[in-house]
Amino acid sequence: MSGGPLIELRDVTKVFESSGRRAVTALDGIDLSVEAGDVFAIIGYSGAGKSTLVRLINALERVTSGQVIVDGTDLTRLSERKLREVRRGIGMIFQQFNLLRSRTVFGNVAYPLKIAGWAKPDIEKRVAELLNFVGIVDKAWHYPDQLSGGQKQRVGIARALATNPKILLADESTSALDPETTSDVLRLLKRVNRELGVTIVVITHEMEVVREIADRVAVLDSGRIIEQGTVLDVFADPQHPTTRRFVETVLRDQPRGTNLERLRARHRGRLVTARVRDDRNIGAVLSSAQARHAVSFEIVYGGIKELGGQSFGGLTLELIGEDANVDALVAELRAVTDVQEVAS
Ligand SMILES: Nc1ncnc2c1ncn2[C@@H]1O[C@H](COP(=O)(O)OP(=O)(O)OP(=O)(O)O)[C@@H](O)[C@H]1O
Repeated sequence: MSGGPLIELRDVTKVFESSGRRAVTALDGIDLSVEAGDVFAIIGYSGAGKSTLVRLINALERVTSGQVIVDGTDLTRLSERKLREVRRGIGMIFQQFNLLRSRTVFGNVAYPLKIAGWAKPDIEKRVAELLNFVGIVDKAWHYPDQLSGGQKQRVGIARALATNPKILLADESTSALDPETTSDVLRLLKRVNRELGVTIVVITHEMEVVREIADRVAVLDSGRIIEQGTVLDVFADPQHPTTRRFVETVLRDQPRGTNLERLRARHRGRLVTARVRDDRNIGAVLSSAQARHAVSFEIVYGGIKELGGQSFGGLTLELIGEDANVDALVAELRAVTDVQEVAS
């Protein structure tokens, strides 16, 4: 095994061709590295290519060009038989849980161990351990239909971990759950990562999921990665408009629609939104605004969230003063952070 990333995609393209129809380029020149121990999120809108990307990582689909390297092995060169082995090293959980309805919780978690040929006493011990880890020991003899969504996903996680995979792929694994249950399941996944050392790839269309669980994130748009980096950096400085829209769904720091109309009606001064971040001291600039520029300000809108021990968000300010003075203050703010005019 090399010391490189655990999952690596190099210039991967996937084109779906079907006779009589136009070819669809689902993925186009994807470069991606997931380090061992990471929680890596891939976020994108419907149709961006997320499911296709997952299916390439667990070798359910083959690339059109490029390479997919998992744990040092180039999947694009392997026979179908060898691919089955690789798949065994990758656990997967799904939006609709995909449990076997005719089997109990115990039976569902035991299933992959039976397939792998484990002996009965070993299976019993392992299943008990897993149910304990995910916190549903008391439901061992229940059937999936008797469980809540969150409990079903716990069973899904236990089953996915049964054979000790290094990698867990979570495809929209919380999209069918309410926000509170989503947080519970994400906390469990975080424990899977931290306590069991499992590398997790999370596929989602929700930035809140990225914020709660991921270390790194790649933003997928029309089959391309438009932005990637640490979650902290992407939240602090989203570059691409699509990324900004995702970040905004969490921060809710920009006045829009009726909020904006109300602000406009009430505040006649110049409105700007300044990015807030611990290491960007807009407070110092603002506190001397009156003395140095003869500009007063009022905070009229804002949203700030905590992420990885840092604060992120935006504050919308009404700046009141002579135009030239306001310009000078805005220039000074721009020297320490990103400042956007609020569109009228
Ligand atoms: N087997 C297939 N044959 C033809 N086209 C496909 C196939 N699978 C996916 N596509 C197309 O590839 C593109 C990406 O689809 P994909 O399912 O990967 O997106 P997604 O981001 O997972 O979306 P969603 O969240 O809606 O599932 C879409 O245009 C889709 O229609």
